[in-house]
Order: sequence, then C-alpha cells, then structure tokens
Amino acid sequence: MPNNALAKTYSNWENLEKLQAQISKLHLSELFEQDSTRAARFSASAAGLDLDFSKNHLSVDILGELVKLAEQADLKGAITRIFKGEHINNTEDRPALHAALRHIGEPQTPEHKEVQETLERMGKLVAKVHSKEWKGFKGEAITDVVNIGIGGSDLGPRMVTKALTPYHTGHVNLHFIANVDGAEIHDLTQGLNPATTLFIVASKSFSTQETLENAKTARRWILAGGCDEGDLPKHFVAISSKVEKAVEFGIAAENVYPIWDWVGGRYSLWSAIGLPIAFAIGMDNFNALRAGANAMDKHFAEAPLEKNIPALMGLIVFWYTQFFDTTAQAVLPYAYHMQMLPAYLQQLEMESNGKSVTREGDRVDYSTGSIVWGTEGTNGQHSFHQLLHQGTVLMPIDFIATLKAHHPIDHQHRLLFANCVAQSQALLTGRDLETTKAELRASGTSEDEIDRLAEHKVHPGSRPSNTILMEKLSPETLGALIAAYEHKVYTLGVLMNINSFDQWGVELGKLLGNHVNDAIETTDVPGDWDSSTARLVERFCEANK
Ligand SMILES: O=P(O)(O)OC[C@H]1O[C@](O)(CO)[C@@H](O)[C@@H]1O
Repeated sequence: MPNNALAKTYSNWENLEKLQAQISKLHLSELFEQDSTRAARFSASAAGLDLDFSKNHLSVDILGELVKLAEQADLKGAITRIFKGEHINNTEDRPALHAALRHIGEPQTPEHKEVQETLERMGKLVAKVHSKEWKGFKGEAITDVVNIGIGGSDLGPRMVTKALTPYHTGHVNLHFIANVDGAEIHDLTQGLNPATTLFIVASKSFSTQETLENAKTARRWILAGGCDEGDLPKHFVAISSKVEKAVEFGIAAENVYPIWDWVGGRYSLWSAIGLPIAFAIGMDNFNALRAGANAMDKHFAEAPLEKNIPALMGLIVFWYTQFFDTTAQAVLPYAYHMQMLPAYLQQLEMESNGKSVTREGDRVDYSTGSIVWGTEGTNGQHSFHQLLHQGTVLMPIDFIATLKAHHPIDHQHRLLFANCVAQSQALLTGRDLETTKAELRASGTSEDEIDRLAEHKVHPGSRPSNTILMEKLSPETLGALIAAYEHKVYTLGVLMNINSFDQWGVELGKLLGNHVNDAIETTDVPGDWDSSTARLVERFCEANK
C-alpha cells in the first residue's frame, strides 16, 4: 500500500512496487539468461560516453514505469526550465544556469556575453603567465599557481586538473589549498618561492572563513618574502561574485574575475573558478572541456528519457533508493587520474540532494540524497570491495573505465580494464554454494575443509552496477561525464521534489563555529552550552594557556 508522499504523487507507484517484488525474486544472472540482447537493450551512448546499465535490477516493464513516473514529475519540462534560466532554485529565487557557462558560439543571452568576456580575460591572464610576461615582485616569471578555495571553489578545479594530467601544458605547477588547518598552507609554502608564486583566491561569496584565513596567511607569506604592499597585485588574483568584497580585501580590481549568482558553487568549474584548470591545460583544452559538457547538455535536453544518460542515471538511483531502501552509492573510476572524482561527486550530489523538505518546504517522509563514496580502481579492490561482494549492504555502483590509455604501458592498461569488468561481472554472477564446493573439490580440498570453508567462499552475486565507458579520458569526455552527473543530480531532485541548488544545512555549523571560536579566543565558555561542547573547549583552552 502506498504510504509516503511520493507514493501518493506518482500514480504508478503500486505497479513499481509489484515489479520490484517480482524482480527481487530473480538473480541478475537470470535476466541475462532470459535475454541475450540485454546489454544492447539497456545501454545508451552520447557525447563520447557509453552507459551500460544492463547489470541492474531492471526489466523493460520497470524502465517503462520509471519513465512514466518521470513524465508525471514533468522531468522534460524541468529540463526545459533549467536551460531557459527559470528560477528553479526557489529558496534563493535564482536560476541554475551552469549550462550557460559552456555555451559554444555566438552569445545568445546576456549571461553568455558575460561568460565570453570573462573567458577572454582568463585567456589573456593564462597567456601572460605561460609566456612568462607576468612577473613577480623580483621581476621573475611565475613558476607556481596556488588556488585558495574550498568546496565548489576547490573540488572541481582540483579534480579536473588531476584528471587531465596528460594534457598539462606550460611550465607552471598547480597547487590547491582548502583546509582552515594551517598545516596545509604551512607545508605547501615550505617548498615554494614567494617571488614566483601566484595565488588565486576563489570564493563565490568572498566570506568563507577557510579561504579568507588562508588568503591572509598567503599575503603575510608573500610580504615576509620581501614583497612591497604595492607589488601584491603581482601575486594575487581573485574569483568572486562579490567583486567589491575582493577589492576591499586588497585584491586589485583588474585582477578580480567574476562569477554570478546564477551559478551554484558546486556547478562552477566551467566559470572563472576553472582558472587553475586553464593554467594547467591551456585555454583550448579548457574550451574542449566546456564543449564536452555542452554536448551532454544537448543530449539531456533532446534525447528521449529511455535513452537519456543523465535521466537514466537519476532514475536508476531513484529506483534503488525508493524501492530497495539503499542509502549509498559507490563511484569507482578505473583511472588513476580520476582519483578525485568521488570526492567531487560527494559535494555535487550530497550538498545538492541532502535535504529533508520539499521544494514547498514540507517535511519529507521518504529518503532523499544518498551517500556517495568511492576511490579509484584497482585500489578499492584491496580495501572495501569485500563489503561490496559479500557484505549485507546493497548499493548501486558506477564503474568508469577508458578504452585507451595515455601512457605507453599497454599491458597494465589491459589489466586495469580487465579488473574493472571482472569486478562488475563478479558482483553480477557471484558464486553459489554448489560451484564453490565443486571448485574446492577440483583443487583437491578435503571434504572436512570444504564443510568448514564453503559458506565463507560463497558470493551471492546479483549486485547491481552501471559501467560508463569512454574511448579516452580527454577534456571532451571528462566534460561530458561531469555534466552527466550534474544532470543526474537534477533529475533526482525533480523526481524527489527537492531543490538541488541551495545548501542551508551548512550554515548552522558555520555560525556555531564562530561562537566556539569566540569562546576559545576569550576563554569564556557560555554557561548554557551542553556539557560535552563546554568540556572540549575547556580542554583546548587549558592546553593552549
Ligand atoms: O565559494 P565560496 O563562497 O567560498 O563557498 C565555498 C563552498 O562553501 C559552501 O557554501 C558550503 O559551505 C559551498 O556550497 C561552496 O561551494
């Protein structure tokens, strides 16, 4: 019986519940035995990506019902609304126009024009630094660029800069500082020369504690290195939607690059927030990244839902969250350079969809955003894959693999790919008790040993996964992949009727952080605090007397 608000909203919820009960009785392997064309039937391609979603608890009927559910949620209308710039971020009364950041060709809107002007300014800055025309306070060329930012002002540029290592160009080394922990900037600056270091202070709000404190420390470090106040503009640029705040902080106005309220921080790597990426890979490759995302935008806007990669990714996670009670999703890129992707996707998905009220502000009585986690293959296989294979937790998994490597060590790339495919195959097929016993017997194991060990060696299998394939990890395919995840997150938000573009939940911690810091600075702990918080602060004050 439907018992939550989603069940009441979607008229075919009961059909889906019945189908879930039926398919749960089948092992995933049986679905492949029943239909030799399953892989082709349950796959979709676009913008250089191929999504194989056949290893999921899905049937043609279930997919049809999920598409019907998406139609009831007016997903197609929601896609039109996001691209048109309607104020879909209703609590902040703003559009979420990140797709405008990767518009290609002549500007069609005022936003496109601002983006183009900013890209041109970014291009000039990158060219000046790459050509060594931009000099530090001693007249030497810049050798190191340090991005100071956190959350969306860090994770996207950091992830892409690492992912596109084979495309790095120019002589500049890129570094990233995010944490308020002074250890991070202290360690980094040990190995840098203030005379040849350029800092990017990236903060949409220009009021983020971590970023401002690190920027102040960086300024002190440059001045201590012998720079005059007047030469500071040679070492600092900023990116912000609050240009006046950046200038007030001491960044020269001509060194401030804008972003806009219509871009969410975690969706902003395509804007001037992507400056570190442009420094690392050059403007042509940065534009190729944008073009890849633009191709995915077009696919999301135009493809029918049953062949629409982001819509399918969202529908599949919705299916598991709502009908199988899953609470986590793993992302396993089999590409060393994509090692930051899970961390990036954590913010993208968990900050977007970790909500407890609907768009209208009503408390939800159903699950919303799930936990996103993972690491690059094959490292995870020797760590947490045990739980994926034999644990009691069910979760959807995205395997991501490339057909071709950038390096010449071909046999290792073949091994990497083989491991990726073998993991999803093992999760799918598993190994039952009879097979396990037969294998043990074949290897000469005694019957006593077989009795003792067989159950431990059984893999239940029937564990779902997607595999996303791309020819090569390039600016274009990475752009398409990130845009696919952005749109997947939006799809989930639409289906769950939540606003994926605000993040009010992070504010309380920031506020209390300031209160706790005041208590530490004044060594005065308010009497009405809970005893745990009070004791922890008192211990700190005592230790630092
Ligand atoms: O770019 P800013 O304004 O410094 O914000 C950094 C990050 O902090 C958050 O606001 C959360 O605290 C994120 O949404 C954002 O990406």
